[in-house]
Amino acid sequence: MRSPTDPASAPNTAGTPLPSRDNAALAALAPWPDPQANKYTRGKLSLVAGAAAYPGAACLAGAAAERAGAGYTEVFCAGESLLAVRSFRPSLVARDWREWHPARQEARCADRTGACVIGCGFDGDARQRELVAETVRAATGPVLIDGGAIGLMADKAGQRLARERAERGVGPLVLTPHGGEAARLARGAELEGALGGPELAVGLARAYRALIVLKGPITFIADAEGIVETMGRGTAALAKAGTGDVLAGIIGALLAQGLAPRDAAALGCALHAEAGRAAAQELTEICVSAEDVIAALPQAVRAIVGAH
Ligand SMILES: NC(=O)C1=CN([C@@H]2O[C@H](COP(=O)(O)OP(=O)(O)OC[C@H]3O[C@@H](n4cnc5c(N)ncnc54)[C@H](O)[C@@H]3O)[C@@H](O)[C@H]2O)[C@@H](O)CC1
Ligand SMILES: Nc1ncnc2c1ncn2[C@@H]1O[C@H](COP(=O)(O)OP(=O)(O)O)[C@@H](O)[C@H]1O
Repeated sequence: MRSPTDPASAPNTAGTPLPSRDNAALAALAPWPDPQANKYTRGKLSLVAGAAAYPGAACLAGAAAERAGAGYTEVFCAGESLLAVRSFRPSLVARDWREWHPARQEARCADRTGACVIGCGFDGDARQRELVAETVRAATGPVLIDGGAIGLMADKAGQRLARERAERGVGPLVLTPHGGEAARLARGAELEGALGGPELAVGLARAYRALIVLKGPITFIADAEGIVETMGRGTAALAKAGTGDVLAGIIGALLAQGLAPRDAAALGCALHAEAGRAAAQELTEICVSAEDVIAALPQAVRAIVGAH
């Protein structure tokens, strides 16, 4: 069922922010598993994340993806990060990122849904630059770029990669910058003027031909057609290291389960914000950390999507 606040049924408002979707519209998107489901049919998420300096980002995004319903979450990380990922959460399938070959990977599971999240815990070395370029070029399913991989896209070469991918018409590209990363993307694409908020999100969406999730106290979700949704139900409790990695894992899991990019972003941001609020309710806005947001995801699912 579509509600009047579901932008999917709204006219193209070209840059005028639309309000957040209501819970009824979001609930209609929930990826409840089919009774006949197996772990592969529920969506496989390939998470390319966790440089030696930042294994925690891979752990957080991977755990959040599992909580958000991905049936199989495979983490491709630096060799030095493997032990941290495996010890943090044994259900994550951890591999060295030298084994990440997006084209080969997808050929093995052409009959299944899936998505790739790349960049949580990247710090921008040459190997990571190659991983990002290869993924944008070769992955045919949805690709979400987050964290340090955003900086690696923030130049003319990155912009060209993104636009060529859009022209090929393969899986969609989603970028989830915070304010600092968005400024880098804007400089890289030589966007004119001091854009902010919704205008910046639309400008980036058009420049990179991608869905942009511009994160902050209010998050703007914009596509290249100029449709912008706002998401303002979060809490300052979320202003803590690692909560962006959690959001990337949630949206990636929803993409892997077959949601369209704008739907995955809208539901993902709403669940993330609601989980932050639920955690703050229990722990105070001061004490919440990214792990607590993951732990509160079941409460957020119940609050927004309801029981099944
Ligand atoms: N436990 C972990 O392993 C963690 C790893 N992380 C990873 O660390 C890497 C670097 O990410 P960072 O964001 O720390 O560093 P970045 O260097 O990408 O961005 C931080 C810079 O951007 C500026 N900035 C401007 N607006 C901002 C905004 N709205 N929010 C945040 N910063 C803003 C800051 O002042 C700062 O100079 C990423 O790959 C990320 O995924 C972080 O997510 C934190 C947790
Ligand atoms: N003051 C705030 N109010 C609501 N949400 C916030 C606030 N500050 C940050 N957030 C949310 O927290 C997350 C932070 O993401 P990010 O900066 O990428 O963190 P990290 O890189 O440490 O993982 C985003 O989803 C953002 O919308």
